[in-house]
Amino acid sequence: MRTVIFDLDGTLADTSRDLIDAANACFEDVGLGLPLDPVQDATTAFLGGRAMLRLAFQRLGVAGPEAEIEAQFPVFLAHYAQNLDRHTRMYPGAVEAVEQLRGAGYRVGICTNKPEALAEDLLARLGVRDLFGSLVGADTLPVRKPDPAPYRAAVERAGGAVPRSILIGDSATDRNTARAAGVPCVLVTFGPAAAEMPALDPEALMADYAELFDLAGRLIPQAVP
Ligand SMILES: O=C(O)COP(=O)(O)O
Ligand SMILES: [Mg+2]
Repeated sequence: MRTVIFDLDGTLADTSRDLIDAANACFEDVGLGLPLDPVQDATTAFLGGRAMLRLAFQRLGVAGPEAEIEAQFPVFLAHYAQNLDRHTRMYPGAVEAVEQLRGAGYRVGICTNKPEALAEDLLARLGVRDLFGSLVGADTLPVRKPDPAPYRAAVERAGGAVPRSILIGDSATDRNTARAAGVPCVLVTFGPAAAEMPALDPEALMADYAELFDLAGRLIPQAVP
């Protein structure tokens, strides 16, 4: 069974504004203003909560902030959990592309470094959870991307087999995950980190979801008769 696995943040959905607002809220709470810009810092948002907090502490001149980051991370998650879908939208054409793949018999799933419960909640709120046969998050297994184990779990839980699967993502983490799993990687170029994607040397770049069906057909090996 051919399978397409998707990253979530920056690949299926533009979550950047809600992520940045949640990170900023940690600092606003204690009178330190709003260190992150909702547009300029979108690339950092897609690298995850800790990356955003690290950038915010740097802007505030806090040196060596790792302990502060760990202390603020649960506060960030609590803010984010309350505001998952205020601005977040699926990227144009994503739902249609997934439906087209499903219609052609592909299995589809999600492998994200978001905590599983948050990802479940967000996908349900966006009305797309039922489109995906699997959802593996940062805490579903003891390891997260770029370890290949969550990717393999996402493929297998969707009913597929790793040798006939591909990963669609938006970051070096996704690229490294695909390489570790031995599968092709497609990196999207409609997001804020588009200029960085070619240097990651993916099997393909994708500027629009309308390209996905043909890419999947080309990159996933045909079944051996
Ligand atoms: O939250 C993160 O660290 C990134 O999430 P993603 O793996 O869905 O891009
Ligand atoms: Mg991502």
